Amino acid sequence: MCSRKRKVSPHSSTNTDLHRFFGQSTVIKKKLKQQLDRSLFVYPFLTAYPIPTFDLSLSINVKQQKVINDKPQLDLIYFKSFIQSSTDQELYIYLLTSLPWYRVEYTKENLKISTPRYTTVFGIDETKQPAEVYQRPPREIPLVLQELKDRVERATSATYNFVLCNYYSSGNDSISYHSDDERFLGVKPTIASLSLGSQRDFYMKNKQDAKITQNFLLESGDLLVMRGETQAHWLHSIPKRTHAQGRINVTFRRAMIPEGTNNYYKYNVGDGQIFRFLNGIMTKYEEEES
Ligand SMILES: O=C(O)CCC(=O)C(=O)O
Ligand SMILES: [Fe+2]
Repeated sequence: MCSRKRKVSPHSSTNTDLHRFFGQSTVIKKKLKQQLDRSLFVYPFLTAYPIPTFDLSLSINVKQQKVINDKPQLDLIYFKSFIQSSTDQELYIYLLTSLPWYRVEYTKENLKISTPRYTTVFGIDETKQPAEVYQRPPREIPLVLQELKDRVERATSATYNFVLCNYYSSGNDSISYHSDDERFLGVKPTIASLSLGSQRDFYMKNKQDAKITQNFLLESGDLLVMRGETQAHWLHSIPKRTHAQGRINVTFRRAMIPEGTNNYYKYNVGDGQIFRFLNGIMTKYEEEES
């Protein structure tokens, strides 16, 4: 653990830290300047992400889709290999090595909770308040994730304003049974969830009757869409496993009010340590001595 605590001043110091960490890309700086000037976002590091060497648009596959709605209040669409091989692997590596990751800790009912996976998040709720209204500054969605969001929107006939990412570094990383049914998502939210990297079990169970289940083995490139009554009546989880390699999950959601922005940055960025995946290992970004 890092003995020095970074100062909690996300509107200024986090930005400075990230900027120092990523460096500035002069190549795409000019190209994006106009876009940034118009941006609502305080977080300015859209320019810091590398230009991808792959073309997502060439590898989107919506042919293998299946609606699953044969159980009480379950309403899913499962797109097998939504991103085809080998672009799924390139996207996995790109996200793993380009995004800032966090291992969030928070207190709930006087208990210290350590989130058992790496997380990061981008986006802003529908109301698009000025950055200072929020508890933490919203971050503009990196271009690759914007392109992906656009493709997922077309495939699922829904729109999203948030991209949440989870990185499960091993079988010990997990997400326990929960539903994404927060009030700020509105009624019957559509949540689209893309899997990249190693396969993992995805378990679902009905809230009223836990014997009613729906399980998947999610593989790289698969897109699972949960919609309609699903969040209200079902729980989902990624259980721990003895053996599993790295997996990234990217979820697309639509938050209606500022509470959603505050919630997502609190639980997916927090105030903590920045990690980056460098030379094959998750590396802590240590603050420089001042
Ligand atoms: O990793 C996954 O497939 C699920 C992630 C999830 O349920 C969540 O972030 O709310
Ligand atoms: Fe979830």
